[in-house]
Amino acid sequence: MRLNAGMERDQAAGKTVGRRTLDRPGQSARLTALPSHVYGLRVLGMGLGALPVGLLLQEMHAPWHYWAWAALCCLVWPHAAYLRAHGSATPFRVERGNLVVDSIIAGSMVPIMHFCLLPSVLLLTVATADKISTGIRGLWLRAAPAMVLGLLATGLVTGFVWDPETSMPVLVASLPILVIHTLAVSLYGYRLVRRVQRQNLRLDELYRLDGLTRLESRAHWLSQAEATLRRHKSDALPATLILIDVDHFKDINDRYGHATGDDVLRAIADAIHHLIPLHSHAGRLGGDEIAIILPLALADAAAVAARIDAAVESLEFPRFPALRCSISIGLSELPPQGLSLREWSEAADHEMYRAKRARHSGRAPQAPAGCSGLPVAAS
Ligand SMILES: Nc1nc2c(ncn2[C@@H]2O[C@H](COP(=O)(O)OP(=O)(O)OP(=O)(O)O)[C@@H](O)[C@H]2O)c(=O)[nH]1
Repeated sequence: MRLNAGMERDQAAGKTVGRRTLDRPGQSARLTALPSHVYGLRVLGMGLGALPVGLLLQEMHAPWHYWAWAALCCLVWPHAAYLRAHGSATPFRVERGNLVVDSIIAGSMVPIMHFCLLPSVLLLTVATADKISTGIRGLWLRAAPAMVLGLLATGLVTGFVWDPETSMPVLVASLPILVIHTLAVSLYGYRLVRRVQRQNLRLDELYRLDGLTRLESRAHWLSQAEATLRRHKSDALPATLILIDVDHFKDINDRYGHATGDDVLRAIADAIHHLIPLHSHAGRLGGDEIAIILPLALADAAAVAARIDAAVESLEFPRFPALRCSISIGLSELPPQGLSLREWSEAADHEMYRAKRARHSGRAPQAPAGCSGLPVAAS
């Protein structure tokens, strides 16, 4: 019974495959893209940070080596950091190191500015926000000691001069980094969130739909079938399971090629899409086997199945005018007392194989075979 075989194993395997397909491309993209993403923000943040720092150094009549350190950090380092990471065989790891250096630099600026309150707080905040915006887990926490280290080391060299008062010109010069950098980081975060949302939609589609036929995927169909069984317990509304298997599908593949076999599956799925009522669930269980749950009693479901049967028999394939296909169909109506999914599918499966045997022996059934009530043992 193919429907039940390895249901749990499939779910477990799905998780494993999911983890693999999610992590590898995501990781490699992150590895190579991080330096480019950070470069723009670093040039912007440090470039704008140079405004209040430069103004303050001028107000302080700072010695040349203060200026040299500030120029090196604000104007040279962003480009050096990018080249360092970009030219590396491990750009992600090197860029992570660069981000920690950013924190050391931000910390070192504080004693150089004599602890001038507004630009000091601003630089430390911006440096921390940059770490958070990369999305690298725990980076901002790991960078915090580096920031303190930069502050202490420069403080020891410069003598921890304490002058926290902020002049109006320095306050005004601090505004661009406050406004522009904050907006740039937010925009970066926004784009990231939008991309994740798009990827989530794609992942959801990959989970829900079968790539070839656009019917429901096996995993999604199984969860819908379980939900139908749970609902049936409370509302007792009719539900009938249809199992479909393409006849001699292997021969079609062998004679007309695998691509034509795919065309046949797609054409059958299209016919099913057009003929099933709203709130039905049609899924491809694998290979040439399709399962449909109809919100109908057996007689109405049999009428739908007969229409699907007729539509499939009338399918034409322009490249191969002689190609005709047929399907074997088994139906099982859910009895009022309910069934497990295994029992329900075994009942439909039994009917489907009965129909297939009839077709193979040349005794095509008059109508799609179906049963109502308790399951029968698969023969
Ligand atoms: N073209 C194509 N073939 C597939 C796909 N998945 C499975 N198959 C083939 O489908 C065939 C299924 O054959 P079976 O259902 O075992 O046998 P059959 O020839 O249909 O015979 P009956 O079911 O007894 O009528 C196999 O040859 C598989 O290789 C697919 O996605 N595309």
